Amino acid sequence: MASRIEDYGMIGDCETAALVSRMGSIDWLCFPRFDSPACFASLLGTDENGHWSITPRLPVLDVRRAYVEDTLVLETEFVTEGGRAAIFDFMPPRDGSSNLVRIIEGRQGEVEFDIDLVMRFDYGRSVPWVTHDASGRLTAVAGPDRLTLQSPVDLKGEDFHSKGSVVVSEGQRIAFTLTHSPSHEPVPVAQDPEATLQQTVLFWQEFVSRCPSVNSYTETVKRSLITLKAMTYLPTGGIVASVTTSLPEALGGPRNWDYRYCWLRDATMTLMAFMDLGYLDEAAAWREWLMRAVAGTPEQMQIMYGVGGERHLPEWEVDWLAGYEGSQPVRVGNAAAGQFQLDIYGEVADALAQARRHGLPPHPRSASLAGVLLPFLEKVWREPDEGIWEVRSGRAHFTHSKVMAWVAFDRASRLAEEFGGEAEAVRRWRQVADEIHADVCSNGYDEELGSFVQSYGSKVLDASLLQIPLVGFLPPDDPRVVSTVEAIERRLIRDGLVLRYETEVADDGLPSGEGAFLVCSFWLCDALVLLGRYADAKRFYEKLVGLCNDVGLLSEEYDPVAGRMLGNFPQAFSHIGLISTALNLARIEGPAEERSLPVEGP
Ligand SMILES: OC[C@H]1O[C@H](O[C@H]2O[C@H](CO)[C@@H](O)[C@H](O)[C@H]2O)[C@H](O)[C@@H](O)[C@@H]1O
Repeated sequence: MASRIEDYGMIGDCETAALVSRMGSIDWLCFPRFDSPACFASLLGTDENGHWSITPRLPVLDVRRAYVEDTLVLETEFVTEGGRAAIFDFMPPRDGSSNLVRIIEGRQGEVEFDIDLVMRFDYGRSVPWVTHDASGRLTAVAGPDRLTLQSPVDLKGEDFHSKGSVVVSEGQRIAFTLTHSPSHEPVPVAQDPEATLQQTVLFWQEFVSRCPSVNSYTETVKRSLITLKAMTYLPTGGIVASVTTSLPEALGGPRNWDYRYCWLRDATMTLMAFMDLGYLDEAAAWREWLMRAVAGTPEQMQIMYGVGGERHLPEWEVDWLAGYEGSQPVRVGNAAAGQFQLDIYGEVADALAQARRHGLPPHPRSASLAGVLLPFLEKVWREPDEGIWEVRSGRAHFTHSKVMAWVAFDRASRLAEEFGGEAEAVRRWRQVADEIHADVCSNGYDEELGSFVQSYGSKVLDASLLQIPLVGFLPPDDPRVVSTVEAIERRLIRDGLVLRYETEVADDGLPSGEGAFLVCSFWLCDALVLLGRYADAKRFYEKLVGLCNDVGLLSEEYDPVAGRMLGNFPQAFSHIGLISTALNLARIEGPAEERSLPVEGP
């Protein structure tokens, strides 16, 4: 049975990731890529859908978890009546093969562990053929996939499970390596698990060593940085929004989506966080990914792609999985890939402009990309779209979308000005930006409410409007900004956290009700910083940090009444918020200040 979302820790190798429960069960793993079919899917079903547990036989008196310092190596220590032992779970950076390693370490007395390995390919459905050989190697094959387990413990087949037990004494270490390989290829040569542990620790520690100090927030920022890095697909530079699919935004409901893809919006925000911390290699790799992914005509540019740049991401329902705590359907693929969302042009323009300011040399294709995208956007910005929240109720004139279209032209004009572009480009793009600015100010602001609104003519508030001062559309002391922030504080804060909008009032095509979308609370903190309300922002930020689980991870949403995490986990958006608000509060190259470059006004 799946644990609470906050009871999971993530391990990964920058190509895929697994979730490990507090009780030592790996309940989610897709091999070989983030978006491959899961071979452990009990997170979204039952134990029979695949998992691998190594759990003390006696009642567990205490569990303590932490990542080995500055790494993604998860250490879970169990205390039982007879002793104390820990499990190190990790996925070594790939060196030709894809491995998951688990090392049990006896620390005091003796602890007996029960092992239950249930391999089910194809999202928990395909039962493989399992064979054991004399060397203690177990091999499972179904269709294109093969898993090979190097195990010092003899596992016996029982009802399509591989089971065994082992007693670990103080000072003893027992290692298991699970390797994925295509079933038609030779079985990869086994690696030394202790050596891969050292390599994995070094890989992460070297990565984190470049992180600057962010005052008292440094540890939180480092953990978020590692989490975001784990969501980057190393071979291509693509970045996934999360490593899971279909963890529900409301328990028992249908708001369950597949986030194992690369959204231009989520990825550019991740990129900003990387760049703000000085991680320019990741930014350069993503820019390469972007240029390959969007190559072609501007009409065909998508809002999201597969990690390799794939465009076809058909959404389908996995009807054999019961869903997390019965939340159905479980979806694979994402129909939002076919939506029109105006804001992505602004997100991409902003990220590319920031990349230049951070010292990245111009990309040989940047100018030609801008040369086709901006004229396209000039033609379409007046069209309705599905917006940042990817509504499934049809298109509208979302205020946030228009603001981000303004960002695209504003940044294009500034970039041309700063880096010696053509005077005609500076003038033309500024003119379109001014036109959009005027349109938003006359149609997106409701005098009666004293607030910008979700879409032209509506009375609905939306947390995305907090981006208005953050991207520099209007200065923070503009009365319309101040009153919009105050209106959001009055109407969208529920039980201390910010909703993205009221699902009871705004029709998004789905049944109403969801948790608080966490990145929105970080945006409010950022807006409060800009408004000069530092104490409020700091208090709020500390509350948000307090929502992280014991190993520093946040999901997409939170139910403050039930005190539970909701939505896909861990989610890039939430960790971007943890980083950028910390930077704002710490006043180290604050991205909120930096993104809101001075503007001429409406
Ligand atoms: O609310 C309906 C939509 O929900 C998902 O979108 C959300 O996640 C995206 C990835 O983090 C994010 O970019 C977007 O802003 C969020 O609203 C889902 O992916 C959509 O298919 C769905 O329509």
